[in-house]
Amino acid sequence: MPEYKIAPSILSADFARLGEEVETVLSAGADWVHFDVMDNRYVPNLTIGPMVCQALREHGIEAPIDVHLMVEPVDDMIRMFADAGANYITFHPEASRHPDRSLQLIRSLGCKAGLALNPASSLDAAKYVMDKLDMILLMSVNPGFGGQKFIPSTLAKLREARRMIDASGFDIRLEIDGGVNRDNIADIAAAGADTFVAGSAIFGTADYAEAIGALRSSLG
Ligand SMILES: O=C(CO)[C@@H](O)[C@H](O)COP(=O)(O)O
Ligand SMILES: [Fe+2]
Repeated sequence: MPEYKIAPSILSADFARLGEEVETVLSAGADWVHFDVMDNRYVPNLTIGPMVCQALREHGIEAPIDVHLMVEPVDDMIRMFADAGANYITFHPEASRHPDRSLQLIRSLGCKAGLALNPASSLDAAKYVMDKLDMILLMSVNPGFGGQKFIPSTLAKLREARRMIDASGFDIRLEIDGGVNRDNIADIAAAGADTFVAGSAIFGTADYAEAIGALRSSLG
């Protein structure tokens, strides 16, 4: 069985109490912290930057921080988030003029490198950079907002991405992001995902441990 990781998206957390929210969700059994960065240019929303990532580290958060960049351009943000304590840094290929170079930049700064693909984007963007990838993130909603509905065609895309990863022989995680919940996570895992972002399905409930437990038990 793959080593599944559950990564709550802090986009749905209470930003007024962010440190406490992150502590609570990690004690409730989360593996990673999914950190959505939006610039009101690449996506029509604006969220948080490297200072908040650094503040979480200074607050004592030691879990892996999985930074999902929805910004353009990406290279300055990659440098700033690597400095701020990110572990994974994932960007959308169309937001970088030279995605291959941006992937190399992430690894050169000691972080794991990921490529994020929107629902309508082909897997081709990953095809020739498999050797430079630690993660492929498939968006199962259009980027910009939490709380949207999972787009079902992503299941076929996950199966195709899983085949590509297995055929490559590289150690690449396959992350799904958007609309993941206790009712669809088993199908998503069966299609090949091993890393699950969930925002509203966790932070939208009163009991994070129950929510994470339900996601995990659906994984079998
Ligand atoms: O990157 C994004 C949205 O752009 C995600 O990480 C969402 O924040 C996930 O939230 P839910 O769909 O699970 O509520
Ligand atoms: Fe995300």
